[in-house]
Amino acid sequence: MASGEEDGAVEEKETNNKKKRTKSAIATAWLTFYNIAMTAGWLVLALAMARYYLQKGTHKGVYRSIARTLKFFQTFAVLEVGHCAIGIVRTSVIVTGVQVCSRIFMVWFITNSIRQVQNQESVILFLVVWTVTEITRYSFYTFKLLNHLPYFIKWARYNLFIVMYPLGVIGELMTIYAALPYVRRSGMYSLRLPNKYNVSFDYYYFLIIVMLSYIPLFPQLYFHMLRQRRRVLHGEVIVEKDE
Ligand SMILES: CCCCCCCCCCCCC[C@@H](O)CC(=O)SCCNC(=O)CCNC(=O)[C@H](O)C(C)(C)COP(=O)(O)OP(=O)(O)OC[C@H]1O[C@@H](n2cnc3c(N)ncnc32)[C@H](O)[C@@H]1OP(=O)(O)O
Repeated sequence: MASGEEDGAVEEKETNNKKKRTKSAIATAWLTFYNIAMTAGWLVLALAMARYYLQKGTHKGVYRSIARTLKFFQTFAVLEVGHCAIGIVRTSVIVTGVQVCSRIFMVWFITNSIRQVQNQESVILFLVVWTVTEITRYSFYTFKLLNHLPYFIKWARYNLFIVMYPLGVIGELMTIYAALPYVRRSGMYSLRLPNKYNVSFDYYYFLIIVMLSYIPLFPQLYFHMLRQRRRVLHGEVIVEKDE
């Protein structure tokens, strides 16, 4: 190769490396901001729930008192699907998508829409479980990005889920189950024939399908986390299938 061509190739490589470094610095700065904001959001939720319970002495009304903050921060988590899609975090879009969609569905289309379930104990169960999980998870990412990760946070991130995930699922499924009679009675979000679109949709049966979909989907999330646990805590090399 002539020396001029070699120089050109070296220069191009350097420019590309510089671009990559700038991109990764921007991504790291964004992720640090995002994770700090999410840790703070879930901490605010934890404190608000604890304060409400201590002041009123009942779980009734807890959901109403934190509904706006919960909707905001859980909806904000949609960005996580974007993070995977653009490749700034090494996670499957599908795994993250299923996790985020199921949470957003629970918040907006069950708990927020069906007032009658808001005071169920199962709502408190999944709220407490989500809160503990997310404070741990986002603080784990934050400390990791800052290169100051305390071992107990890493331990909590990759151990608590073993119990928290099933508990969260139980809370979510019990809440959807409790919603069924109200959905059937009210006919909410349903479309009956005849109508001008000539389509029918029954939210009641849709909810039953959602509940059944936990059977194939939840084990995939759980086993994904068990694989992550083995990789991070025990240093196993895991060859992930293309998810
Ligand atoms: C329309 C109707 C839809 C209905 C759908 C019905 C579906 C039903 C099934 C779903 C059941 C879900 C139930 C659920 O809601 C219940 C609960 O959540 S209960 C609470 C307990 N839950 C948990 O503990 C799990 C929490 N969830 C997660 O952890 C994530 O969502 C998950 C995607 C599962 C995590 O997987 P991930 O692959 O991201 O694991 P890691 O944390 O180890 O991360 C991998 C690497 O990526 C880096 N990373 C990821 N995110 C970030 C970030 N925000 N900032 C910086 N870095 C990030 C991470 O550091 C790892 O890096 P490295 O590879 O270097 O180690």
